[in-house]
Amino acid sequence: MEFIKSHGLGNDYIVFDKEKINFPLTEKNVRLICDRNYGIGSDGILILEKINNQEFKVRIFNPDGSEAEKSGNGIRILAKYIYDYRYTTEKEFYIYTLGGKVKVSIVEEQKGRAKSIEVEMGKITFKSSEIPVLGSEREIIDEELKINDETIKVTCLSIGNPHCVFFVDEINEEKIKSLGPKIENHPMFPNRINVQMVKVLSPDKIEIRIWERGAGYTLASGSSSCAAASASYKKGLVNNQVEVIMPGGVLHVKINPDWSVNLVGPAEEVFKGELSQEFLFKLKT
Ligand SMILES: N[C@@H](CCC[C@H](N)C(=O)O)C(=O)O
Repeated sequence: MEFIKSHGLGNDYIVFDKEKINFPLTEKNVRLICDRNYGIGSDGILILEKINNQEFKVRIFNPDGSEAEKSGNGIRILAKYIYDYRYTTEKEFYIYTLGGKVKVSIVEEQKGRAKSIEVEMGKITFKSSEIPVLGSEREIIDEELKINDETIKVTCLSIGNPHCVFFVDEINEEKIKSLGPKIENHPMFPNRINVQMVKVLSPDKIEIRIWERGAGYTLASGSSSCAAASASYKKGLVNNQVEVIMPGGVLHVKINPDWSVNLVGPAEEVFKGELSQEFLFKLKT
């Protein structure tokens, strides 16, 4: 059973071809495969399904076994896999996710392999029912959220998957690691939520830290970059083209007048592997 492992700025995913999978995709198996000690280890799993030369489908799993609607790094990684392994020779194609159809373009390649990929990630919504956030229908902009004894102001949105953004004067890694899980699992968010701490550096540049739903602290996140840039733009703090700085590197986000968002960044393959017979046996029993 073959797989590849790639990363987008340190946010790593294992890619399997649906046709070749010979074990059940249960929560237990996803957790085991993503486990960094007992499995391959990753921030998630991508399952590729080919529809035709221009259309593909992906299922995105978090390391806790839950299924995500969208992933910016995951989509770039998958697009690279599709292109590098010649599932298509097109440089532009579509990928269906649970969070909607996205268009990908290979914008830079090296020796026939994709290096930089642009993703039309879909439209942002700040509407509470579409994120979802409990309570009456409203846009969640700078709304107070009580976490134990602390109250923070949050801006929430969906780009297919849900995000909760809060702004700070100084980035604090310990704070995102302690607040992240509390916000992710806050009763206001029935589907849980991804969390971003944002420091605006200039009208074109923000720095963020990420706590991912179902994955925890990660070095980078594509959908989080789109969310953080869009929340900053909505609040009038940045222009519509933003460089998003994360511990793993930089992604470029463009917010269009209809609130559709483009994401550009790299993806890199690390290795190709094969599951051992004994590991496969574990996955089958
Ligand atoms: N790393 C991703 C986001 C993956 C999904 C997320 N954890 C969720 O549950 O929505 C990205 O690059 O966007």
